[in-house]
Amino acid sequence: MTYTPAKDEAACRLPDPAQLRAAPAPRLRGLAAEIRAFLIDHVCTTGGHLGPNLGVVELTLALHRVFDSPRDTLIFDTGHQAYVHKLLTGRAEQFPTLRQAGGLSGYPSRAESEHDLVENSHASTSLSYADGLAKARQLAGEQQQAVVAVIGDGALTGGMAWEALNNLGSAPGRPVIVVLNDNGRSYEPTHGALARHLESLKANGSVAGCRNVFTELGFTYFGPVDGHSTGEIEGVLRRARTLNRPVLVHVVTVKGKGYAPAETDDADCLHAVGTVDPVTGRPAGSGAGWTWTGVFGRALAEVAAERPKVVALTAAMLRPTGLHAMQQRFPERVFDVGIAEQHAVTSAAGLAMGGYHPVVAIYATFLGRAFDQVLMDVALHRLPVTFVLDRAGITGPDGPSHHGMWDLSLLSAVPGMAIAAPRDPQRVEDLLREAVTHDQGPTVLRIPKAPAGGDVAALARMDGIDILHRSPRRPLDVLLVPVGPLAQAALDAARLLEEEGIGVTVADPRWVLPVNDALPPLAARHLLAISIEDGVTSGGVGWALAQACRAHNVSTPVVPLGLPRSFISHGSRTALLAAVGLDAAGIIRTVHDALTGTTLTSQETLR
Ligand SMILES: Cc1ncc(C[n+]2csc(CCOP(=O)(O)OP(=O)(O)O)c2C)c(N)n1
Ligand SMILES: CC(=O)[C@@H](O)[C@H](O)COP(=O)(O)O
Ligand SMILES: [Mg+2]
Repeated sequence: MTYTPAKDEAACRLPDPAQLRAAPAPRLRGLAAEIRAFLIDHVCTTGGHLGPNLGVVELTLALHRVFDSPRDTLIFDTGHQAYVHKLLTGRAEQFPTLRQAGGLSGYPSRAESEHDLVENSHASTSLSYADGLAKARQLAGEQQQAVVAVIGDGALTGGMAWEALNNLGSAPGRPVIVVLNDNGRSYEPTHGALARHLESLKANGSVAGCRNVFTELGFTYFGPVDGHSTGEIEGVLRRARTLNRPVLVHVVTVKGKGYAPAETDDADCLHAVGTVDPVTGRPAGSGAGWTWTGVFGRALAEVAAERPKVVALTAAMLRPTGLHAMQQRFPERVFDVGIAEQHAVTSAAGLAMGGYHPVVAIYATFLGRAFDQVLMDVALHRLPVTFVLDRAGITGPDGPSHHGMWDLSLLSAVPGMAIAAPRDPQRVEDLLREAVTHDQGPTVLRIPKAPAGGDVAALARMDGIDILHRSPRRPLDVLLVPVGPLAQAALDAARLLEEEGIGVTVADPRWVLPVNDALPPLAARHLLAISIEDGVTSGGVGWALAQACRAHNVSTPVVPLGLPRSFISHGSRTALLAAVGLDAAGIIRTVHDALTGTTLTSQETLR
């Protein structure tokens, strides 16, 4: 189907769940077409998860016709494919605000609707929620209220999903309906033995009594079901509901269904788009230049060409984490393990034990689920594994469970872990090279979701610390210690503060944790030190710097400027950073506030 603009909004006056359940079957095909046109219209403008949602139109219609949400519970794994669910639960008018500050979340949101349950956008959790809810229903004697979890074939490659299947299948008296939305892809086509098994099930068609991995675990299996026939899905779901036991319904869909630019997109079926031309599906604006991801991917491919022992791992996010360039040149040295971050980390530990230097490319937020593996499988053995954490810091439109804001705090506690934060493209390459030559333990590089910007040259290097700015003929009033890309905001603030007569030194430690021993003595020469980090302050770089100053008997006050210990909603990265003072204006405010508490006595000028 080629794109044709949606009919007027009135045509999309969508039924509420009760009206939908009462709608005659012939109305459904037209309704699906209206919903598809609505999705293309809106998501091409606002950005969002276009491909996944186009693939679940009929499935979601069937779910809301068979089950009585919210009395029956519908759980969407990862939640990126819940737009149709939102349209069918009264939120169509809010779609122009999708993923914008104060607007509709791109994921289920309990504040938005009683029909939404799980807000976490981390994959592979839905079946565990379903297990818990089913137990709660059983204890409360409410098993007539259905528990339904929709999980993608990609999310099903996550270990948690199998931990849950193991539990769900062991309780025949505890009904749960698992709907496997199998479109054969995460971003890329799904890899591995499970994908092969699902392909065989699809190839063999629906065979009564067929045995498969799900039946062996205690589930009644229905499938493969045509995921674009609302009637067929409805019929199977109604049968599944009557069984009152664990059931898995294997629904086969097409990611991006009904929109040729998505269906034919080899990279990821327009999994997540910015603003795009609805006719072509291509980005509307001109290329925004290099991203940090692109800079890393280019540097890694070069390093891999020079160092044959460097290998790379991804958890089903090859292109989003920048590994595509290396994979094109050295396919045998890049491993996509599926949405399996814990496995990725410990497999990397195995590769390191085997004499290689793995680079694990992963979003900062997703490393959280593999913290034990980082700590006990890598660091305990002091293995040379490099973690490149993309989307570190505030990411923006994906909201609370996507901001990469806890990595510095979590990893600061890992013995032997060295953490670098490149401030610009050149430092990405420099620090990556330093990291892959470090063989005394694990290393981390963290980079944000943002345009990469230009290089920021150092005036001097002092014991590994890059001095980016100093104020000649000014007292040494304030030392600014930015982490990574916030160096630019620190420099902008320094220049404005200097005009006020305040002497500012900007020092980029490059390796931010553990704290460089040269930093406390540098702080000692200033009235005030302020760390500036795109991560929670608790347990972050600022705290570590303050602790290091105390350990060096340095009395200079340290003010940690960073993110609050809270879940930060969706919005633009720039606006969210400014809202917490992580921009030049916020840094200046922090300096003013701190200095009003400190009398400027130092007359020393940096020579
Ligand atoms: C723990 C975790 N790792 C990675 C991601 C990034 N991610 C979001 S959606 C997605 C692919 C999901 O594939 P699938 O479950 O098949 O859903 P589909 O998009 O195909 O509908 C990935 C890898 C995530 N959300 N959570
Ligand atoms: C749902 C999910 O986890 C991903 O699709 C994520 O939304 C992608 O984020 P980026 O757009 O930053 O790659
Ligand atoms: Mg999929």
